[in-house]
Amino acid sequence: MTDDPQSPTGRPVPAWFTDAKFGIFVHWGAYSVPAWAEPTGELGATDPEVWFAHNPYAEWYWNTSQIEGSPAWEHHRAVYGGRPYDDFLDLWRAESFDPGDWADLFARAGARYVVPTTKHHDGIALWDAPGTGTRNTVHRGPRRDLVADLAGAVRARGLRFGVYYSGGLDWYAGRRAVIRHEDRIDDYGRPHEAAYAAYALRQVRDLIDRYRPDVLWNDIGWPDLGMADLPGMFAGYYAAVPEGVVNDRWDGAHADYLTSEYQANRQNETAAAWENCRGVGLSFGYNRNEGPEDLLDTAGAVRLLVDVVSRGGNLLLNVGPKADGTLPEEQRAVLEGIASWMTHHAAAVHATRPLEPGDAVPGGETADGEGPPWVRWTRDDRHAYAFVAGAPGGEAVLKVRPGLLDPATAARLDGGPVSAAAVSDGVRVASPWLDAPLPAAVRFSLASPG
Ligand SMILES: C[C@@H]1N[C@H](CN)[C@@H](O)[C@H](O)[C@@H]1O
Repeated sequence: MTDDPQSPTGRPVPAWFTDAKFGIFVHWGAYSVPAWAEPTGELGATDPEVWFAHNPYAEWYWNTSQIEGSPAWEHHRAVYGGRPYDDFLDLWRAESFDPGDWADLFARAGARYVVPTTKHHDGIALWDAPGTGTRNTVHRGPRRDLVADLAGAVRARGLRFGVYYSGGLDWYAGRRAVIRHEDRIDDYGRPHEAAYAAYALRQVRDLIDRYRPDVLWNDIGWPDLGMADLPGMFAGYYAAVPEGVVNDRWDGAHADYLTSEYQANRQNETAAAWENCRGVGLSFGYNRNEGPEDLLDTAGAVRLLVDVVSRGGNLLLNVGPKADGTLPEEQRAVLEGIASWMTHHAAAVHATRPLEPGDAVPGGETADGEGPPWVRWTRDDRHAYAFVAGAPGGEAVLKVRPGLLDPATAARLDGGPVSAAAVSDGVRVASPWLDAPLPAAVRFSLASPG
């Protein structure tokens, strides 16, 4: 990267983050035992009136299964006899958890950072968190410090390690009110008591002290009575982790970068530094009810990654491990597919940036960007990369600003044949690889590097 974007609060965003382009989110918890939700749809594209009673997020099982008459409520009574949610902590064994295997796969897939849940809304900590007594995975269930285990494996492979923390909801230490509608989340759901604010602050500070996380990924905001603590906490964080980055879900207190989630908060995707997060499927926690129709396939995941990167963002793609610690085969297959694709195209993704406005038309013959063919662009200091998919007959005319590309240098497609010829409004490219659903990156030299 030659120009580090300024964050929304003016602090230069560390280059490692804006160069990373791709991270892996991991939602793993007691909710991974029932692993049950209705795959109703994507956040931001699903009727909020039905969202909570038919929540596709399996990690919301505690809440959803308490909404009388909801399918999750019926399921919990039919299968578990309405037993207490905390039984799932003791049923969570993680007996097949192999953090090295996860980290190997994430690294091969081209991810540069990994962000696991350390405490989700159910309040169950994946480390020996202060204030939790034995209600954590060190003393019950897995009987392991899962945060430390994954941090070690990820960092041993040169990836950065961040932590997800649910500051705004904690159905154990905070409020245990069932949330039935978005409008009620502040009234019923989010704890604002001073005791909880101190509890959450102590836990985030413990995460910083123990693991030096490269990303502080808070969710659902921060308790009102704890807002005054945040400037000092952030200062302590940056002193401990000078290249650390903080997301934007602290009720406006601070942000190094902005986030969107599935289709929600997409307006944030114009920031200097931003990140879209979503699951491989419709849930972050593993949902046994998801079928192929609910999941991204490899081409869909790669197109999402390339589209996000072409617009200057990072993709934080979530996997939801099963309770035993294995990654669901269908989710693993997507990461393996991305890994295979990255062997030819990583250079066109990592440490790139968008083309300047007007340098190229994203969508080939059609300006809406959806083709056919499907076209997206990235660039680095010396090259422009055209990602092309679905080009009929493997041919496409890429509309680019005259003078952008160096006509004297042949186009390249790593691992595959490609030909290119200048035409009146751009360049015509041809390769059998360009007709596939999976995008292929054609590399051009820039007429004016830099
Ligand atoms: C990354 C996601 N964030 C939402 C809140 N928008 C959470 O409610 C959800 O469970 C998941 O952690």
